[in-house]
Amino acid sequence: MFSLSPSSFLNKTVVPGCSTHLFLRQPRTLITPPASLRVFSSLGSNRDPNGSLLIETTAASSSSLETSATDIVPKSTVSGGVQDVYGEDAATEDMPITPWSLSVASGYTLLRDPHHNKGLAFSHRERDAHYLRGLLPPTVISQDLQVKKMMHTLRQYQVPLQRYMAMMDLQETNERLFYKLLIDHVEELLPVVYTPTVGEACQKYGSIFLRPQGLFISLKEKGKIHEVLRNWPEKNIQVIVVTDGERILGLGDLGCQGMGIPVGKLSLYTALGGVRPSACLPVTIDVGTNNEKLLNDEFYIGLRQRRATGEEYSELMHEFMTAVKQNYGEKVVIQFEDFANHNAFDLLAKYGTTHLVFNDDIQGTASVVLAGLIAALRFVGGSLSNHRFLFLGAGEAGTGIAELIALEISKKSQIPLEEARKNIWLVDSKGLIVSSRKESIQHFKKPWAHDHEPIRELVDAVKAIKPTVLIGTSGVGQTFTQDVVETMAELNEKPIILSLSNPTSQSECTAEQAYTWSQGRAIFASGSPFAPVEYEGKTFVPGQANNAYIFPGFGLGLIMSGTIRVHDDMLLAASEALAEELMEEHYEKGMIYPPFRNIRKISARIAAKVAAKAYELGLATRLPQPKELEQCAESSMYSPSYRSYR
Ligand SMILES: O=C([O-])CC(=O)C(=O)O
Ligand SMILES: [Mg+2]
Repeated sequence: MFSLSPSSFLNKTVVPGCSTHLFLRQPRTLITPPASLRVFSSLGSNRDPNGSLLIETTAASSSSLETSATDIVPKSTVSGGVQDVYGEDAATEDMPITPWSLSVASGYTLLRDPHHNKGLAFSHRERDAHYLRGLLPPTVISQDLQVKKMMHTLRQYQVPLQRYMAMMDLQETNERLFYKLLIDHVEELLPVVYTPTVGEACQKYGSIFLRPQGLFISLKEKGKIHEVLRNWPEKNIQVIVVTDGERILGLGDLGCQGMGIPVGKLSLYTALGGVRPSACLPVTIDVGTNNEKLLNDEFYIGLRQRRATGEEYSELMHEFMTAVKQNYGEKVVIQFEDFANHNAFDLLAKYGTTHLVFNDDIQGTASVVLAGLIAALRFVGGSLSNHRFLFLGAGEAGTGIAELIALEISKKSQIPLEEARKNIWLVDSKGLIVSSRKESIQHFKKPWAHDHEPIRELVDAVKAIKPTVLIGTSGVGQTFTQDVVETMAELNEKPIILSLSNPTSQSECTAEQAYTWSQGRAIFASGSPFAPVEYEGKTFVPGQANNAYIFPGFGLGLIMSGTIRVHDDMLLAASEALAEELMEEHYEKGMIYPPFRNIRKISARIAAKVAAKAYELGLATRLPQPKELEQCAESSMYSPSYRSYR
């Protein structure tokens, strides 16, 4: 069943100047019985499979999938379907449209509607009013007790994947309870719905897949993507996370099964950044996979062919990008996630000037790492320009972080970017990137090809470059060997070591290894979480240098200001906002990131700084600018508390 989003109306005080129509907030009131939106299909029945009456609209004809997109495009509005959500007003009489209709869910259907179901928390009055008598056992419990019960159940599962499946099941049966759980227990549940467990979930997605949680757009949908987007039940989309599954975390090509990533990222958009769930759209582009194991797996859910490349690939992506803008307008955030290097850089460059695009692996990871470094400097003193950086891994994350560090140094020290890059060195699978390799390396590595003799091994590069900061973005586990960490500890009193590859199995070293091999002197953070480590009577708490600190607040900042393009200065603003959240008490424990516990507050502050930068740059369209941006961000956040039904 599809639903409108009265469930996402918020009960918040209105902040003066904070435009509200985007977030559809309403004053506290009993809401209309949950309305459900259904496509009235031409199957000849006016009842859905659950027996609810479907109200027929006067809209013409059934699905227009057979009509090619090019027949439709020239006549459609390009301003996005934000007001004319079903495209009916814009359609001329000869154009086929989808007969969306509204009805009210009640009884059994209401219990099966994840957006409106409250399970045992339906009050007796609601049970009477909504035909629920007898469909539930007599007890009525609070949402808090439901949370307690669910946490108790989850903790019984020993296998992480079972917890993941239980959480997905909850998301599909009672969405508000899912988000309440995730928000109230963020530190415990992040590793379940996100890295590392989501990685395993993607690997096994074909077997655990129960209900589709996003849109699958494959080569078979070529020419029809505009119509396919309209099949998604929600119309007011604000954020899309899209992957083509070619580089899922550090696990490689998982094809169509990469869907777990957009789904997981978007649940963090809601839980950590407060974007309402109905405004989030997970998308997987399926152009095949080069993963032989998956191609031969009988449970694989994607196209069984090798990856389309070149024009075939770009045409599908272009059709998708065009259809998104056409359907949702200019202000929808499109977050690229886990594309392989070659496509990630090209897509960001190609669409950065026409769409509101953000690459989480290049830009989000860069922003979070820069934040950790700025935060660390607040306590150790000095500036970024005093440091020397060495990366293992010269892909999206490595070069993205390197470039943002150089940009910050260049701005702060007022030196040319070229000059700022000179203290930053990268090692890839062939060794140190040096000028003699310039002709043979990919374009995104070229700015880092400095003059030096070739070096093959990481440990030798550490000895030669003498970095103060070592950053792993290689996607390959256990590459920061004892030798490497010990050399860093010989060179530095407080070596900064970041093992960023995900999931845990791909981390360049573990927290325990970093602390032990550096005799407790390393400042360590990792992409996937590690538990605190005891070393010689002291407890070290490793930070999680993961883009989850940045993208939810960053996206919220873009949305609340109606920004139409991402600018690097917004990434710097986000880093600075996050760095300000680190307190001395955290740093004393070895952390360079604040705990995730306060992430909603942190996201609101990041959002406010990003929005302020967007206004300053003239890229914001939501005018006039609200006075209190942070308050505005907080007040527009989705609340997972149940609403009362009249
Ligand atoms: O998903 C994560 O945990 C971080 C990330 O973007 C990646 O590793 O690709
Ligand atoms: Mg990623």
